[in-house]
Amino acid sequence: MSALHCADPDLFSFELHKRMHAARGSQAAHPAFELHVALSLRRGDCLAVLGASGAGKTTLLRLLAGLTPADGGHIHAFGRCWLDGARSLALPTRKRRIGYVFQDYALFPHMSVRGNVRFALRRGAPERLADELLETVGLSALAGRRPAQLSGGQQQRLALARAIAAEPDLLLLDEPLSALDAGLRRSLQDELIALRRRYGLTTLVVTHDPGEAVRLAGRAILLEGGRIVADATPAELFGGRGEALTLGGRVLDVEAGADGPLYRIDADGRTLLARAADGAALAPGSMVTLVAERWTARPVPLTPPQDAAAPRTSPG
Ligand SMILES: Nc1ncnc2c1ncn2[C@@H]1O[C@H](COP(=O)(O)OP(=O)(O)OP(=O)(O)O)[C@@H](O)[C@H]1O
Repeated sequence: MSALHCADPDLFSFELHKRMHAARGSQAAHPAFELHVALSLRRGDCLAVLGASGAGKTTLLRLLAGLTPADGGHIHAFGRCWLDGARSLALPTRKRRIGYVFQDYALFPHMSVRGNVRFALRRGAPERLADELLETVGLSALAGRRPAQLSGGQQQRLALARAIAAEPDLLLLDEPLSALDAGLRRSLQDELIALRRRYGLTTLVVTHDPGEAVRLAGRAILLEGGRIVADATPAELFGGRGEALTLGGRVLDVEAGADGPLYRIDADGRTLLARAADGAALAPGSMVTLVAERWTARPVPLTPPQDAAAPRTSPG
């Protein structure tokens, strides 16, 4: 067995340590920031990564991507070893089979929209995959444009299509929809749910939006000072909801969501996407009552700080 092979082909698990010093090369006794995180996910899980500014969310994604070198730990990714600190093994980013969308999109400015996606295709992948992805994210008509000729929302769609074109084992999304207005955000969330379902993508998504975490992810962690202080479902994490509004509606159609069916509902002429609170199976045409809830501004940790040395597995 090669040193690059690790046991379970459906498991993504890691334990990462990183000390950040205020100045590059500084060896001060006390680092400005220290991250210590361990976690296990199953293939296809979607994990929301939450936490205040400076909690370590971007650092965690960069460590997983290999864009920031870890000081120690390991990453076992679907039967392969990306990082083994004990053996000084660290696969470079390009060999980790990740797709990532960071806040600045990092699109290639000199390439067309189609060129950006084609460039990301794996060797031997059919070129029509690029066109399929552009269609999925609604950019077919703009395929010949340059990124600079796209709106912010269109650039985010392109970044997403490009990340998925590489057929990644792991999708890393750092506030991928943050620059969008509520309507566009909703429709891109729908696209993301559909793309994750179609390609069976294991995903980590950094978000500050409780509703987005609930819609996209089956599990969420809350980071504080570089450590996991809560690990639960997003709905559990955002406790203290206050009931605000009740209205009637009718189910238009059903689609699969990250953790159960999502119902597209017509409510007084507005189309909403909702989940059945009691897990009931609803058919198109069913009449329903919608209860709108106001989320608390800050997530409430339900569990004591997790021992980072003891990763747990969740069906997520
Ligand atoms: N290159 C770096 N050198 C030194 N310290 C850094 C570096 N990058 C980040 N840090 C520090 O690491 C800590 C975590 O930063 P990180 O960007 O991961 O936070 P975050 O949770 O993503 O925050 P935000 O929500 O504001 O993006 C912060 O204290 C930050 O100042």
